[in-house]
Amino acid sequence: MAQDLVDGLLIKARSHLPPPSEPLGKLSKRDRKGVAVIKLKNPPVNSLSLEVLTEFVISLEKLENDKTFRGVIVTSDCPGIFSAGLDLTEMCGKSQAHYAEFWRAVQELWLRLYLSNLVLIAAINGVSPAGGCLISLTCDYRVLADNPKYNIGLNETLLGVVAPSWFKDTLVNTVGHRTAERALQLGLLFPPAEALRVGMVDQVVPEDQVHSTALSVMAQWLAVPDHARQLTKSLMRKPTADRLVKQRDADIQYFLQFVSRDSIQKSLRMYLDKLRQKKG
Ligand SMILES: CC/C=C\CC/C=C/CC(=O)SCCNC(=O)CCNC(=O)[C@H](O)C(C)(C)COP(=O)(O)OP(=O)(O)OC[C@H]1O[C@@H](n2cnc3c(N)ncnc32)[C@H](O)[C@@H]1OP(=O)(O)O
Repeated sequence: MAQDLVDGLLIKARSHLPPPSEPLGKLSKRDRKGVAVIKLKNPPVNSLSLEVLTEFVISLEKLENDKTFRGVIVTSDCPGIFSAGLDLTEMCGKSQAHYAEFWRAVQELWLRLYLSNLVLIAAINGVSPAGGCLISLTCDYRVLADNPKYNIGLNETLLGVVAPSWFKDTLVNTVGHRTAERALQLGLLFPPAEALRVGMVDQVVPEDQVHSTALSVMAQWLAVPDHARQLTKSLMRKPTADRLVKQRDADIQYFLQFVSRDSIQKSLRMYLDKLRQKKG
């Protein structure tokens, strides 16, 4: 991979794309050095299918192992949508083995992102419910485009499902217990100003400035020596991650039991039908 350019890794369903270079922002080449861009691209809504989750993990692993990279900007290639969250079709009418494989992939991505040695900045250029929000919450800093349609939050309860404890922990670690409790129980999706007020995002900027702001923020984070920053990040995050690591299999079993219930399957199907009927 080129060392001194902003590199784009398009994560796309059904293809393993080479990383195209992409001119981003107006920062100098020096500021961009060692920064990769992961653009989610799974139209129409960037749902996190098993394939997307797997490719995301592989891309991150490659970047972690390539010592020329120190930071990653996570963003979307789908206009107006950062990510619609976990692909609901992966959780409906499938086999137990499929649910287990899918949930392990969700866990793996979360662990990779949450404990990444790289600086991760989310450039949130669209709506970001549930799993989409979770991805951004694992980043070190979140920049959200100022568009009233770009809601962000963990809305699982509105689907009739429960955000797992590690989703909850990630939110609590970001916004605090009381805000998280209210947001989780009510399944709140926050518009940009509210998201900023409660600390769900760190900055709200005009839409055309999301990438340049993410690059500026990245430069600030990369000014800190990697070793000290990485150890500090680990100090802050490892206890949370360890809670999942210690009970990964039990967490998968719980997911299997939960998602296989007739009532949950019914809720998910009704929710998907509602989305599909919305069109007309
Ligand atoms: C023990 C633990 C147990 C369970 C934990 C489960 C955890 C789940 C976490 C999740 O992430 S669940 C997913 C939650 N996501 C959502 O609630 C978002 C749903 N989607 C939307 O609200 C909207 O689609 C949108 C605002 C993202 C975009 O709106 P718009 O641009 O108007 O697109 P459409 O709604 O027309 O959707 C186009 C197309 O995409 C399908 N779709 C949307 N979201 C998903 C999804 N998450 N998974 C799969 N498919 C999705 C939608 O049905 C449409 O399909 P068509 O066939 O009609 O084209």
